[in-house]
Formats: sequence, C-alpha cells, structure tokens
Amino acid sequence: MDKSKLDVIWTVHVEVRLSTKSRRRVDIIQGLVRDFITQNYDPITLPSILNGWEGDPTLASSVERIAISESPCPLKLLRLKEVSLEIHAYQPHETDAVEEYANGTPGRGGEENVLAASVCELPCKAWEGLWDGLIYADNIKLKLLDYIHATFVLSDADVDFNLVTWNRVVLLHGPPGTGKTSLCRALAQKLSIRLSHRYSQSRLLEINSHSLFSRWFSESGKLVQRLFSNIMEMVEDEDCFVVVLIDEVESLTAARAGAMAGTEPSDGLRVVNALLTQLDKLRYQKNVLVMSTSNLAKAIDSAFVDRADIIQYVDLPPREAIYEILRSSLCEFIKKGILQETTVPTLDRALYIESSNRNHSSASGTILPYSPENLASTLLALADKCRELPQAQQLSGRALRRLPVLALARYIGIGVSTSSTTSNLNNSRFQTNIRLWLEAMEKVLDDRAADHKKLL
Ligand SMILES: Nc1ncnc2c1ncn2[C@@H]1O[C@H](COP(=O)(O)OP(=O)(O)OP(=O)(O)O)[C@@H](O)[C@H]1O
Repeated sequence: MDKSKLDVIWTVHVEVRLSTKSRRRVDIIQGLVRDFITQNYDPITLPSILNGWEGDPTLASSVERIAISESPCPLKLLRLKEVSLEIHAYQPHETDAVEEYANGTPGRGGEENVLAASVCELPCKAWEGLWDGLIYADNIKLKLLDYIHATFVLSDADVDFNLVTWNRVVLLHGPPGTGKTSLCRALAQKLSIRLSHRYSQSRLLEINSHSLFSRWFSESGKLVQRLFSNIMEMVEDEDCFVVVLIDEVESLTAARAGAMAGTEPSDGLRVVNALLTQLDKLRYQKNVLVMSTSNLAKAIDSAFVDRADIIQYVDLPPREAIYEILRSSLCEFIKKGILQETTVPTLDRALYIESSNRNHSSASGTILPYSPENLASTLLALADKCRELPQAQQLSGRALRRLPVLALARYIGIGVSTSSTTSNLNNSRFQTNIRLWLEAMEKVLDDRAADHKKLL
C-alpha cells in the first residue's frame, strides 16, 4: 500500500453550539470538548451528533449541541489517530437580528426610499440545521467549502493578484425551488462558524435585485453604486466577514444583450456596468464572498458569468435527496407529535436495507407490516415514483417539502376523526400514523401525473 496514504491526517470539523447564557471562555469549552471526544469516541462517525457530554457540569451548563460535521476524508468512520480535530464553538444570534438597508435617491423632490438589501448577523438561530437539511448530488456543498478554503490558502500566502486571479463570486443556477437561495444562506452560516477564529463578526447581506431599478430614469446605476459603497464600508472592518447574496441575478445583468440589440433602455445597461465595476473593487477584499443565484442562466450577462469562480448547476433533487427531504418532514411531524412515534431509517440505513433485500431477493412493494425496514422500502419506492414522473411534472425540493402538506389536506382529513387519527384539530391535538401519510403522499403524486395527462 502507498505509504503516504497511511500517513494522512484528516481534518475533522466539530461544531459546538453554545447556549445563549454561556459565559465560559471559548478555549476552555474547546479543550473540554476535545478531551470528551478523545476519551469517548474512537473511532468517530462522520457526520454525527455526540451524546454523553451532559455528564460534564461545565459542558452541560454551556453547550446545547456537539456535532461532528464535514471532513475532506471520504470515509465515514475514522480512528482518532488519523484525524486532527478542529473545534468551532459558536453562539447563534437570535432569529430576528435582521436590519433592512434603505437606499434613497435624493434630489427628485423627495427621497425615493427603496429597500435595497437586508442584513443578518451570523450565525443565527433561524438557519441552524439548514445546511444539514439540504441534500444534493455530486457533493456540491463540499465543493463550495473546498473553494472557500482554497481562496483562504491563496489569500494567506499573499499570492500576487496580477498573476493569479479569483473574484470571490459564486453563481448557482438551475430550476426554481432547488434550494439555491437556501444553499447560499446555509453556506454563509457555515462559514460564520468555521471562520469564527478569524472574524469576530459575520454578516449576510441579501440584495433585493428588483429594488435596484429606480422609477427615475438613469438613477438605477447610482442605486447600485450607493448600495455597494455601503457594502464596501461594511467590509472595511477587517474583523467582519461578509457574504453578499444576489438572488435572481439575471434581473440585474440581463440588460446588455438587449441594449446591443437596441431593445433595452440604457438605464438597464448602467446597472450591469455599475455592478461589474463594483464587483471588481470587492474582489480585493479578503473578507467578502459574493453568492448569486439564477433560474435563467442564459439571460445573465456573459461578463458577469465570466467573473464567477464557480458556476454550479443545481439540479432537481435525485432519489437520495427526495428520500431525505421526505424523511426529514416525517421526522419533524413525529417530533411535534403529529405522527405517532415511529423510527424512520436514515438514508444510509435505507440503502443498506435495500441492498440486503436485493441480495435475498425479497424486496416487496407491500406496505404492511410497518417495520423500519418496510418503511425504508416504501419511502424509497415513493422517491422512485417522484423521479418517474414526466419531466415537466418532476418535483423540486420546494414541491417535495409541500407534498406532506397536500397529503394531509387532501387525503388524511384533519377535521374528521377516524380510527387511524386519534383526534381532530378543532378540539385537541391531531395525530395520525405514518402508513396513512405515505399512502396519501402517493395519491398526491398520482394526482400530479393525472393532471399532466389532462394537459396533453
Ligand atoms: N436539494 C434540496 N434538499 C433539501 N431541501 C431542498 C432542496 N432543494 C430545495 N429544498 C427546499 O425547497 C425550499 C425552496 O428552496 P429555495 O428557495 O432555496 O430554492 P431556490 O432554488 O432558491 O428557488 P428559486 O429559484 O425559485 O428562488 C426550501 O425550503 C428548501 O429547503
């Protein structure tokens, strides 16, 4: 075996969420967490949530959650001697820490006050768990983290920008509802945790693209400039990491092709030019990342696309992602008492069950009895059914998160107490069983396919 491979030490990131009342020094907590893992977890499983630390009084009073998160290592089980633990302790901000950014246009007989952006302090409670809940094919999430890591390595080495260039711009494009905006927010949250040793503050600034078009002809370019000079002020604080999110970037950058064809007013052109100029200024700042999303990549100005270091297509969820999206919805219902207590197998477990069923050629499409094994098979079969829908009817992540709601509304009947539902919403808590819910979701999928046939 290649000796160098045996000597590899993998970085493993450990995220420690501190409670809001924790006043302990972060380095003390980090030390205690390291000791706890070293004494209790060898090998460690990637990813996993750790238990048992509540026995330590300091950890119990300061910590809410300890998670082993990513590692560049493709293995899921690692011996401690093979890893270097990077422990990130963080205290999320409260949910409502969002400020709106007004961007007035003076000198027109009054101010045109547009809400050009919103700013959120990170990490924040609202986006806890968002990263883990997003599931993509092709390791998109790790690719993005690797890109950020690479830019930090090069920035730290003070690489000459005239010789090697990057723009700190990422473009995610793909069909609607595939989690592009969510991924940008989740990445910003993740970076605020990962980079907390470098930056004492992190912020996400979400640009409201549509608001940047002024009703006053010729003012739009100035609105962009004014917004970016605010951003520039923010990033001048070198202790603050700023993620700028430009959603639906095509609405800002579609103008130039039209202008060349003579169909676009020059105001749109000014917006594109202003945006490109401002992006070129931002790229010299180490503490900024620009994330952009689009449903219409073809409409984006090629000069903008050319500035993106990563252009990532985000597709409709594959089978595995569908399983996880539906599983996480069902688990939430169980947690909130809407579904009776049931174990819904994780994706890995479900795939394992599937392959052993295949090996024993006993896979069955029947739903009963409801063991976790049958539950896994049924949920995988439902995921297959989603993928088998005609192209135009395929479900986005957004539509999948809605599927359990439609199932409840259309087929479970909240207002009617049946033998399978213990009560209705009018008088007390509603609860049903998972079998009914799965059957109902299947019916909603059948409806969707039938609707499509009617359209043809
Ligand atoms: N791959 C996925 N895994 C898990 N959840 C997903 C996935 N894709 C979408 N979702 C869920 O769908 C919802 C919509 O996602 P989001 O708004 O981020 O999509 P989008 O691609 O930005 O949509 P649009 O292009 O229409 O603005 C969110 O609740 C998100 O959690």
